[in-house]
Amino acid sequence: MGPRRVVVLISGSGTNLQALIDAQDTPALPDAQIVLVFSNRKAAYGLKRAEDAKIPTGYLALQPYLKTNPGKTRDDYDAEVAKRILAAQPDVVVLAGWMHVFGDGFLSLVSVPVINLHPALPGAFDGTNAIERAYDAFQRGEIEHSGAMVHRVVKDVDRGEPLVVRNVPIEKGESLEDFATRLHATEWQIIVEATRLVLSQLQQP
Ligand SMILES: Nc1nc2c(c(=O)[nH]1)N[C@@H](CN(C=O)c1ccc(C(=O)N[C@@H](CCC(=O)O)C(=O)O)cc1)CN2
Ligand SMILES: NCC(=O)N[C@@H]1O[C@H](COP(=O)([O-])[O-])[C@@H](O)[C@H]1O
Repeated sequence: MGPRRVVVLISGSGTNLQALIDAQDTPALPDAQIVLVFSNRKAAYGLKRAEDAKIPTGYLALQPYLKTNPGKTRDDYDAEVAKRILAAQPDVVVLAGWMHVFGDGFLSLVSVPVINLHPALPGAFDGTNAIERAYDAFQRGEIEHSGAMVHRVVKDVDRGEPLVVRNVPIEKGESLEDFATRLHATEWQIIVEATRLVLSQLQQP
């Protein structure tokens, strides 16, 4: 049957992708192989990480796609991304800093689990810039800690079933950078844990 096939979607530096690359075929992520890294940003350093690890890569950005395909829509873009992902025959799709919101079309096309890493707790700070927003909320005395989670992807952004949730403290007087550093280290752990969990839940062949 071979190792389980993992497709990872990125938009940026790819430090969470690197955590998955490093965990491949180790007790942290046994019997799993990243078969495609796909980005919507050509300059995403995560693409270099994939190339260095001899992992096939793909790229397609929304605006260039719309420009070169007059009349096509955001849903058409989502369908094209789905097509390229499905060509890699994934068992799981991991959004690791993928900064594009998918419509229903994508989720109906991709019949395997799609999971997303989000740097906040369920129901708090959905969307972008969650780390900064949580830090600011702490400074205003509105929260006592934040956290990170990996959740199943549904149409409503960051509202899918949480799979792994980890609290991350914010220390009084610490800088945003120090908090973010601690939060990212937590992300690198939970993205591997959640990928392993979802793969373990798949039907045995
Ligand atoms: N249907 C879903 N798509 C995505 C989800 C999800 O839960 N459901 N998670 C996001 C990841 N994410 C937060 O975890 C997130 C990423 C991006 C955005 C967003 O507003 N993107 C804008 C573009 C922003 C940019 O390019 O910088 C957009 O898509 O128009 C919100 C949440 C991934 N997709
Ligand atoms: N809403 C989605 C979101 O904010 N995702 C965040 O993007 C970063 C990607 O870092 P990386 O490219 O170094 O893995 C991570 O902090 C991830 O939680």
